[in-house]
Amino acid sequence: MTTDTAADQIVAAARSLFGRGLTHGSTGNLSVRTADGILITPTGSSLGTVTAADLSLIGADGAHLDGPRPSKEAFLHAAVLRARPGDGAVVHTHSTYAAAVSCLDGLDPDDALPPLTAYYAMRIGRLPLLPYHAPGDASLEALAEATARGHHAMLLSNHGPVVSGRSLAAAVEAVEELEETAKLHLLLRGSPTRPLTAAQAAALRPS
Ligand SMILES: O=C(O)[C@@H](O)C(=O)COP(=O)(O)O
Ligand SMILES: [Zn+2]
Repeated sequence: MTTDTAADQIVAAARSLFGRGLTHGSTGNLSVRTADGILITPTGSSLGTVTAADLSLIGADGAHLDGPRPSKEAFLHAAVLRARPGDGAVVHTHSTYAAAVSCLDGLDPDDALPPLTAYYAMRIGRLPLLPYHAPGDASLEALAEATARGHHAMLLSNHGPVVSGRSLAAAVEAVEELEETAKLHLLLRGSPTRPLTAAQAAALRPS
């Protein structure tokens, strides 16, 4: 993909996420793999106002190549894209319900949300929970890369989701599904629930 196309996609997705309240303030970051490297949102920018000219280019190793200073999570985006050569984009948000789930005690570190619906099982599958690290702490890199080899979505403890997709549209769609399922999960807390069985979920899970 060319840098121009990737930039247009990032700006459109950023506006869409911000406009619907899936990011706020200067939280969240987006990246797309291009012919030249990985195009990523700059650090400290609002996804509501970021422009194509503001975007930053990093290498596959996460090193800054061009443009303004990249997101402090550039290392995480690069790690996920190295682990998943079939994926072309990564989305990180602090979307409210997913972030709320990431703060719950007693989560299953292998799968932080139950497969409440078939659509969630299809779009997310399992959701590993990564231990708390401060934002931008590159010591998370190796674990994130290893986890991403088997999962396209993960939840950062006390933080939010990181989701990749074949395209930016697919990654955004998966983040939306994760957010809605986190909301369902919190709405249902305290009510007897009947998630999909392990076999039903496994039959639908993405690779
Ligand atoms: O939570 C954080 O600080 C980051 O993970 C984040 O969401 C925004 O950081 P930048 O992309 O560096 O602005
Ligand atoms: Zn963040």
